[in-house]
Amino acid sequence: MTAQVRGQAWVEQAPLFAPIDLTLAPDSWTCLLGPSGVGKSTILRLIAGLETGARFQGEVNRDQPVALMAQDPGLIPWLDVTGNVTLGARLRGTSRASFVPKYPGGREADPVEGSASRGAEPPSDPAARAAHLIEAVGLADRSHHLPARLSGGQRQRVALARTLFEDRPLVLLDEPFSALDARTRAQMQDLSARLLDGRTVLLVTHDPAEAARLGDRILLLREDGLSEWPVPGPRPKGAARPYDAPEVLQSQAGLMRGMMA
Ligand SMILES: Nc1ncnc2c1ncn2[C@@H]1O[C@H](COP(=O)(O)OP(=O)(O)OP(=O)(O)O)[C@@H](O)[C@H]1O
Repeated sequence: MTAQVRGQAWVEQAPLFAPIDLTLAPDSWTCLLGPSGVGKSTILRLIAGLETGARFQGEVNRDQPVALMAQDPGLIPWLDVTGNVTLGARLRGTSRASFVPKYPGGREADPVEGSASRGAEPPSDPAARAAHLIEAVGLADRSHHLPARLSGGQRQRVALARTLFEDRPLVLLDEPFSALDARTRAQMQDLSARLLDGRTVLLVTHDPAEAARLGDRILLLREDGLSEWPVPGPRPKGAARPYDAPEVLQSQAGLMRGMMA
């Protein structure tokens, strides 16, 4: 089962979404699209067991530990990149208190150049794991920078590394690549597809191209409920579909037409 939301929601007296019945298929990516304010983040927060601004009537079931990457990176301003990535472990008391990742200064590493993004699995030791993920998201030379010294896209990549660091079976991603340039976005999609292979992922996105690359299932949420959108064939294991494959471009265009309707 993994996670399930059945019910409807209101904000104050106004209906937010009509009754929905969403069950996340295990070990697969479900992409959720829909107009701004329709309740996508609300669904993620319901599954995560967090407060929402909505009144929900129905049931939410989840039988696995979850990691949520919210829209706002939510970085702790006085912790550097490494400190933010390892925040969960620090709070649980499972990280070594003082480790210093050995990365040289200089130009920001290109995510595609590092060994971390070429296919090696993240190590299990917290310090090594954090360093590996920070390299994988292309921030190896900024591991000691505070959030105030990072761009919006860099902050978003820190939040992604923090979410991947948690290594949970169920992962909720709320527009995780929205602040990234097109090239980095494609790289982070590839990285996430690889590192989250075998996990159950619910991805909220406004980008039809992203849904066409990553979705094993694509859902549109509107005020009148959820509707299913066809996916462009099976997705390669542990990978995103090629961004320029004709079937992906066709799916992207069809999805865009559906969103415009
Ligand atoms: N804390 C809150 N208090 C009151 N209303 C809220 C709160 N959080 C969200 N809402 C309202 O709930 C509705 C759904 O918000 P939600 O963030 O789930 O939408 P969304 O589909 O994720 O939007 P977007 O695509 O813009 O992120 C919106 O109309 C919003 O104004």
